[in-house]
Amino acid sequence: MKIFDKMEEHDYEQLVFCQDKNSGLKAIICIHDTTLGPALGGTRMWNYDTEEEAIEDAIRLGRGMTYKNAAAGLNLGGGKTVIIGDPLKDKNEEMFRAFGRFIQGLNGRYITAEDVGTTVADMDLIHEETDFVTGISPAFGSSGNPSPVTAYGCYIGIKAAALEAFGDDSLEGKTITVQGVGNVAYTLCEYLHKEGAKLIVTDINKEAVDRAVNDFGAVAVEPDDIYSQEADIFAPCAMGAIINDDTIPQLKVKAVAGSANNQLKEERHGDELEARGIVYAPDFVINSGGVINVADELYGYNNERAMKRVETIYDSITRIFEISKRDGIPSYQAADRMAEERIERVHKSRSQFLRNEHNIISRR
Ligand SMILES: NC(=O)c1ccc[n+]([C@@H]2O[C@H](COP(=O)([O-])OP(=O)(O)OC[C@H]3O[C@@H](n4cnc5c(N)ncnc54)[C@H](O)[C@@H]3O)[C@@H](O)[C@H]2O)c1
Ligand SMILES: CC(C)C[C@H](N)C(=O)O
Repeated sequence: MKIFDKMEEHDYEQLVFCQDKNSGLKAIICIHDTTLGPALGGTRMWNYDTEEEAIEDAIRLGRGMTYKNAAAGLNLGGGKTVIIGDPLKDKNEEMFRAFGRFIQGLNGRYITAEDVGTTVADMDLIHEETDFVTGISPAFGSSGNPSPVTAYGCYIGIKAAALEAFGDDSLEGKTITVQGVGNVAYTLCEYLHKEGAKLIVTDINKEAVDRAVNDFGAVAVEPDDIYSQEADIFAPCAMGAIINDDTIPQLKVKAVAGSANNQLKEERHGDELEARGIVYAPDFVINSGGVINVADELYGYNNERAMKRVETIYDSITRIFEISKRDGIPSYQAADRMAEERIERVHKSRSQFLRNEHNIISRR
């Protein structure tokens, strides 16, 4: 892999490779863009088959955080970490503390939080070594696990997508397919079930499926069968790149709206959804509840303030559909445009010289 070519392609600022033989830590921190502020993005722990796959994931996810944070109106840039390893077998205290020390070494250019495979307990270990971590235990005055808040944001984003697709944002009686019933999607299913939606779920983890079947009366299907179900809305809540050449022709839904990052395998798959009249709620906007919540910690966490901001996801998604229609572009492009324009505007206003840096975020 030609790493500098990759970095130039989307103008990545920095890739940091972290290795600690003692604990087995192998981590890649990707800092994509810090125009708006320090790069905030979670840490994913995953058993990648190859190092190339891990690097690809880190950079795709890091760039997604730049767009997510910008679109959410946060004064934060974008970055992400991947740790190579099996989250069920390879974790230890020393690993997360070693990782925390690497983060500390970046002196605030990167702030972490949870992602797939990491937990509040892992963040607490990182916090032993650095303050540049969010989503730590509420006992520290922090916001804790971001997943339930991501789920809430996703729920109201699905309602905004339903308004666009069906002319009514009620989910009562709608059939919704949910791919992956993990941390985010379990709580999402709870909201959907309460509103009277019918759920069809899948997961590679049987226990997760059983829980959704028992708790919400969901119908379970095999992982490969989730795309072809007769349903109204598809909510991808597992891994990325699931909207692709194989899956699009199988879809019978009117909308795709879920929490997974990087849902479109390639941008052209967003064009394909548009061409088929399938409403697509851009992933980095609908799933921004978690980062909005953890980012609030940087000002001294206030749940009410954070939730108010999470609720703006409904209007953001609605606005994206408006821009999409106004400018004749697919929704994924409208979302990109919204984020890029904000970064550009802030960049221009910061070109004035200012002696003391008023905008540096104060830490707890
Ligand atoms: N946790 C958050 O706050 C947050 C915020 C924003 C975005 N996201 C994104 O949302 C998605 C879910 O995050 P999470 O925190 O719930 O993760 P999680 O690991 O708790 O849940 C993911 C679930 O997907 C299942 N899964 C994996 N591959 C699958 C497949 N091929 N088919 C079916 N199921 C599969 C896993 O078994 C797991 O139960 C991820 O893409 C994540 O990046 C999460
Ligand atoms: C900062 C975190 C809450 C990041 C989250 N995993 C996301 O992808 O948005």
